[in-house]
Amino acid sequence: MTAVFTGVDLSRRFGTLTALHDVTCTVPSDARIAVTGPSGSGKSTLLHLVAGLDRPSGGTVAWPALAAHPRTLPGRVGVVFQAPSLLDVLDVRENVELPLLLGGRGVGTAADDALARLGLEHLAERLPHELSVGQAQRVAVARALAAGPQLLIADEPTAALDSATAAQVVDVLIAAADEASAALVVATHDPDVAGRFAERWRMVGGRIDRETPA
Ligand SMILES: Nc1ncnc2c1ncn2[C@@H]1O[C@H](COP(=O)(O)OP(=O)(O)OP(=O)(O)O)[C@@H](O)[C@H]1O
Repeated sequence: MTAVFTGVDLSRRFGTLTALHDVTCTVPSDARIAVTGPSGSGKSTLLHLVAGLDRPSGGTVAWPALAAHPRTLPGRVGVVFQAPSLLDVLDVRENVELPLLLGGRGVGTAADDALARLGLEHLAERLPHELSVGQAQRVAVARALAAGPQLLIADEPTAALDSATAAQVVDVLIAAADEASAALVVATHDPDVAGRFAERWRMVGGRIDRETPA
């Protein structure tokens, strides 16, 4: 199966600090991977490289199954962050449409389809401050899905949520990845969330110490 991402000997330095050391990893196109590890171990740094949001200081990155140059990745890679990061002045539908518009793509029904997939169509005209934290995070998942990504990346998507809502958001991420046949990579501190994923990469000091075989 062609990988959606391959990284070989990746390092990332910030000034004198080396946040990632010689990481080699592959994300298969049907991946369900949890990235765990203590604060500061390099989870976000690695996810940003996988998402094409940042470039390595050393090593090589490629997205074989996406046949994409990093500049064209936004349509193929959906990203969910710790906070929903919705724009306050836009309603839910407009927030979900925004990446499509910024990417120069037609919107069509993509935003409404993504909202419907997450059971959020009734919230389409609400403003972000009218949502619960869990609803807002599900809208952020819909926004990540709207462009039909083949790789879905979530960086601590449940950190701000209680455990019941966190479980719901993980359900939604897994179901969305299943439905879109997308790879899913989730960074998390939460052992319950990590336990939902067959493959786990534990990061320690900027290196992957695999808990489960790749
Ligand atoms: N833009 C940056 N500039 C300087 N240092 C950075 C930057 N981004 C990350 N770092 C440092 O790199 C290291 C790894 O950070 P990273 O955010 O990847 O860890 P993490 O495992 O995701 O942590 P957390 O669980 O707290 O989110 C940390 O020491 C962090 O301070």
